[in-house]
Amino acid sequence: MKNINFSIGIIGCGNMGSAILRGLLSKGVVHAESILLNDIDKRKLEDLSLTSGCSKADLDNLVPNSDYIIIAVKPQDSEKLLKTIASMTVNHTIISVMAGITIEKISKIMGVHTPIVRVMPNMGALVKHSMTAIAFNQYVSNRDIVFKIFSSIGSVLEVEEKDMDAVTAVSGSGPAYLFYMASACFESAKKMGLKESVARELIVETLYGASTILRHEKIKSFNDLIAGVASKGGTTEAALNVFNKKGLNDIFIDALSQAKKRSEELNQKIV
Ligand SMILES: NC(=O)C1=CN([C@@H]2O[C@H](COP(=O)(O)OP(=O)(O)OC[C@H]3O[C@@H](n4cnc5c(N)ncnc54)[C@H](OP(=O)(O)O)[C@@H]3O)[C@@H](O)[C@H]2O)C=CC1
Ligand SMILES: O=C(O)[C@@H]1CCC=N1
Repeated sequence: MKNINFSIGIIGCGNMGSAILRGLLSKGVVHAESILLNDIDKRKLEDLSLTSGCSKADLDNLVPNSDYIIIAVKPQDSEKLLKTIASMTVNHTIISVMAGITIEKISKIMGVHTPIVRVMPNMGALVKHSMTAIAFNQYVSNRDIVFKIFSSIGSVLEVEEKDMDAVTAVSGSGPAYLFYMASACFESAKKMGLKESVARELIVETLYGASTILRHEKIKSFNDLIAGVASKGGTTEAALNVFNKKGLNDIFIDALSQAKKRSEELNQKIV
């Protein structure tokens, strides 16, 4: 990807902030010299700065020297931080990856005309396969740059901001649901006497194959894909009958709606 001349500050260099940083660098969206990093965990910051070649910066250095400021702290840590940087920003674009926190809440603190982008990536970012949903307010002038930034960690999709809590429940948290399923399959595989190494390889490669099919077969319904595996009177059907009898579908509906509700609650906790 062609390098474009702009600077980025990342505040919060944990799981997500560091995954975004790696994407930006590996795709050459910006050079390391154009990225400033900030985190209250000084050790984490030092390590990331050393391994990435990006400089650490205090907020009063990072903010004025960054065209785009990515906020990747936990939502619960955001209010004080936003208040601190509000007085230092002039025309900076604020990009929040925080679950729940609305553009309205951010602009209440930062100022109503602040360009704000609310983004929901996911942990696929670690392997450049994030699914990142993006919503803009009307003051963001260079949307292409925001798409470029997040294309460096995977796929991007513009959504309406009103859908962000549901998006968060589906794709933001989504990788964890699949890891949970992997873990449940792992436990049952061990119970059936399989060696851990064998069980893990079976599960990992099965998930990889299944998700590859999902990407290739975009027109097929999920039910048709299931039908392609479940032979009449066979083993898959026996397992699916248990899922249906125990209401696994309803469990998912309940779980994801709790995730969405939590996203809404996180927004209530600030200002
Ligand atoms: N993890 C994921 O899969 C996803 C996360 N997100 C969002 O990304 C954000 C970050 O999540 P994640 O990376 O998992 O969290 P992490 O806890 O891994 O990273 C957040 C980092 O920010 C630091 N921090 C806290 N307060 C401040 C502050 N005031 N100034 C600078 N740094 C600060 C934390 O330090 P300390 O640990 O010492 O508090 C920590 O190092 C969250 O808002 C989350 O909703 C969105 C999509 C997916
Ligand atoms: O669990 C969380 O709150 C964050 C947002 C989506 C994924 N991780």
